[in-house]
Amino acid sequence: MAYYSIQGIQLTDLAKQFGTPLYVYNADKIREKISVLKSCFSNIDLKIKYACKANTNLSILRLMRAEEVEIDVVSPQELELALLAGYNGSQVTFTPSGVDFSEIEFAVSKGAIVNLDNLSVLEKFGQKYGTSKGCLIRIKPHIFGGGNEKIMTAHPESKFGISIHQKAEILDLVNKYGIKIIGLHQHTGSDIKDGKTFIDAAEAVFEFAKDFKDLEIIDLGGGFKVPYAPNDPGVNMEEVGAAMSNAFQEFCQKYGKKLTLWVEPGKFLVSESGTFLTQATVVKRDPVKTFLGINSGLNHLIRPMMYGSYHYIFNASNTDEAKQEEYRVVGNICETDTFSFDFKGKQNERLLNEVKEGDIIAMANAGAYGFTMASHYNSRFLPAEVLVDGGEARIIRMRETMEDLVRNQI
Ligand SMILES: Cc1ncc(COP(=O)(O)O)c(C=O)c1O
Ligand SMILES: N[C@@H](CCCC[NH3+])C(=O)O
Repeated sequence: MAYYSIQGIQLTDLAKQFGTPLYVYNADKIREKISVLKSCFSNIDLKIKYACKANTNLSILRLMRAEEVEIDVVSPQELELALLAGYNGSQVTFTPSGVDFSEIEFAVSKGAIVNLDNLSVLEKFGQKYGTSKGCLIRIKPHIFGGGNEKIMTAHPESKFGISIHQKAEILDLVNKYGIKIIGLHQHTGSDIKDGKTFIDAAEAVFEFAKDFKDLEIIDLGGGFKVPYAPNDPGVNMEEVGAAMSNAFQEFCQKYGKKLTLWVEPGKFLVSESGTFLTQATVVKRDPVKTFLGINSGLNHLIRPMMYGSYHYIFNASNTDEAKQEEYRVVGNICETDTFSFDFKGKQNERLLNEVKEGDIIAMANAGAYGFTMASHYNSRFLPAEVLVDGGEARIIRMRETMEDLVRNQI
């Protein structure tokens, strides 16, 4: 699974030219994933709404737009970024979680379609807009799905969405204010490969939809799993897409109208496009184990420490597989800061081609929830970002300086 170049450009050359830590994205990979996704759904009206929390770099958003992928945002700032990238308001869905009503008003003022996730905000929407604006509502279907507990969003105890058991309350508000519910939405969780979970969630929404007469859209969220390791199966997109398309067609027939199906993938579109490049700072041969220290940490890629997630790690400076060693790959942050986890979420050692201090250590599958979840912890700069497109690498986010760290401090 190790790869040493992207579109013919050596990873080590990218590290030399742009420095490390560095996020590198392969534009072709994103286009390929978009086209796979489109081809897996058939005979239905499909709209892809990229869940941009996965990666909000403007160049990535512009690429999505050029490929006719619309966008799902979760904050006023993501909405502004979408507009900056050239989207018009009507191509943007605002799917926030428990926000102040002023954020909903802001999104409406920009022409975005809002997706409401609680009864309180639904009532305020009704009071303010009455019959004049349509909206989606996010329901919680009480389904378990997701790669780990922290990224499951549709189970009974999840904070997301309005419980399917509160249909009567929703309908009371809809009737009281004449609210036009144009779509129903659910998102089960992230990292789901099991087709049954997608279908169970879809059926729950279809059943719920019977009592809503103005629907134009069913939004079944994202969550399609990507393979994080050599023998890790991703979602079988072809099978899942076909099953979702069939179920949706049947639903439309029963509902008596052709609706549009929305999906909101984040990871599926951008995860595999990304490689995170770091540099080996120290090889520490401790009596118990060998630590490989790199010039990054949980401040730059938090998924391993936050979820115990597996990222494939390899030595981009050494292609010789004849001599490998086990390393616990650790970051430089003043916390337990480990990059190497096994599939059970336990810290482990990884077999890498022998590492010398100064080598470029790469992590795969870093295009989603990498940079966007990064922080300034320990007052270290954020990584720079590079996009490789048409065989050329170009910087799409500059490396920070001390000025960035002190800009707003008094
Ligand atoms: C509402 C919503 N839609 C879409 C996504 C994208 O999920 P993923 O990146 O797993 O496709 C998320 C993130 O979990 C989400 O909360
Ligand atoms: N941030 C999560 C996925 C999305 C969660 C947001 N609801 C991850 O890196 O796996």
